[in-house]
Amino acid sequence: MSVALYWVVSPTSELCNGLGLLQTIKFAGLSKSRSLMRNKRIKNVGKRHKCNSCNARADSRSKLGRKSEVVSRVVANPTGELALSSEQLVYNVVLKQAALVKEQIKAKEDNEAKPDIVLPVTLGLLSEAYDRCGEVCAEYAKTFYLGTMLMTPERQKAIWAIYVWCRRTDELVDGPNASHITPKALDRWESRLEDLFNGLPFDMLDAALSDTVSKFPVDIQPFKDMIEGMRMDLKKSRYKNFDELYLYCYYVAGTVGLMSVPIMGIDPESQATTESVYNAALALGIANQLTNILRDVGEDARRGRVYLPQDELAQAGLSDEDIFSEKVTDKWRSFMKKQIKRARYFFDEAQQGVTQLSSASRWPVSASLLLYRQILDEIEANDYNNFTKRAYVSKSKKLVSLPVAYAKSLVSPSRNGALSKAMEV
Ligand SMILES: CC(C)=CCC/C(C)=C/CC/C(C)=C/CC/C(C)=C/[C@@H]1[C@@H](COP(=O)(O)OP(=O)(O)O)[C@]1(C)CC/C=C(\C)CC/C=C(\C)CCC=C(C)C
Ligand SMILES: [Mn+2]
Repeated sequence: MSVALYWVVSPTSELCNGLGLLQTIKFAGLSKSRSLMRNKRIKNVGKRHKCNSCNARADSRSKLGRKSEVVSRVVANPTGELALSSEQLVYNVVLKQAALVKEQIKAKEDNEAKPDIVLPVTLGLLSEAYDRCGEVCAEYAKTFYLGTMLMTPERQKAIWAIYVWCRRTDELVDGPNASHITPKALDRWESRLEDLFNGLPFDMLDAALSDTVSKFPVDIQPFKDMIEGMRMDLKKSRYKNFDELYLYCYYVAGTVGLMSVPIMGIDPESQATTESVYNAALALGIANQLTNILRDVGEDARRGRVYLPQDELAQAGLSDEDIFSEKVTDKWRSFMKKQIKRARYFFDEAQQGVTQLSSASRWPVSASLLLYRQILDEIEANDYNNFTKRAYVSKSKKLVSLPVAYAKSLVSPSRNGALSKAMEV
């Protein structure tokens, strides 16, 4: 009982080390202040992308603005009921987050913003909480932490707080105590999330996020959806098709993109719509997660998990047994080539959005995109043996990528008018 309870309270012991009794202190009264985000028009966009390897489900999110297309994405499930496709479900969250940004700016323009009510007693603890988030980030994601150094202190702290919450959430199902995690524990984690969005954080790290969501226009839905992804991981180990996999990738990684953009900010010179930038952010999460899945095929299979779409495996003449046998055959190579092509397609979608971000946020995003994308090259270099060889990007390649990413991050949206236009058409 104590172990289970501990994990409900404190999902990652490493993350909470040193917090001691402070974990049970509640930080009440953190106010909801109105945001700093600039206004971005939300326009329907209707670009149709052609990606041969992706079939219908890997379409660009940015195409989905028109009502007729929305309707076409309502599909019948086996019981004959009409259901939304994963893409449409996810797209609704994108619209909601983009609208929230617009609403916050309007409130600011109309002077409806509520003043900050921060109790003096919480200030010191809050700054300690953010410092701890920074430490965790530095420990778990060194390159990314380095990238946050260019951001303004407000943005830097906020992104650390989000990183820590995501890491703790992932550790619930992926960490050393994962076997103790039940759906009930995830429900408890979700009610803590609701509390912290209402200004009632449970522990110090929650307090940092509570403060962050009171300052930036971050919607709760992507956070709830990440927890939903963890629920999915508890009960599901196979994905019928790419539609099912897409939803999982959105839950566990696309959500990160949606959480991060309101913090990172969009460049004031950007001509792209808010929605298209969020679509690019979503695409980066999907691309990262697809890459993660392709890298970890063998490791996941040894845990009884196959994240690859079952229908596509069958079409390639492959089954779970071929994966468990860990043999790299021509069938496997050709199947993998298609999966890699799809992941690259999502990276390309994301790439377009990076230049639209505020200048100081471009470098960490560009670096993470370049580094994660190279894992796909490494899978190819390993002759598609992702059963027994782990594809990784060497330190020297990482070192080369950082200045490359930096150079790319210097390109501002104004010098990239054609790209902004391409994102809108
Ligand atoms: C600059 C940057 C990368 C910012 C994101 C910061 C942030 C809040 C990260 C949280 C990441 C996290 C801990 C997620 C929990 C779920 C998880 C672990 C997802 C996997 C990440 C890779 O981790 P790892 O290789 O350690 O995986 P293992 O657990 O070891 O298997 C994911 C594959 C996905 C994470 C998703 C992103 C980093 C998406 C980032 C997207 C943006 C920042 C949007 C950028 C905006 C535009 C317009 C392109
Ligand atoms: Mn993980």
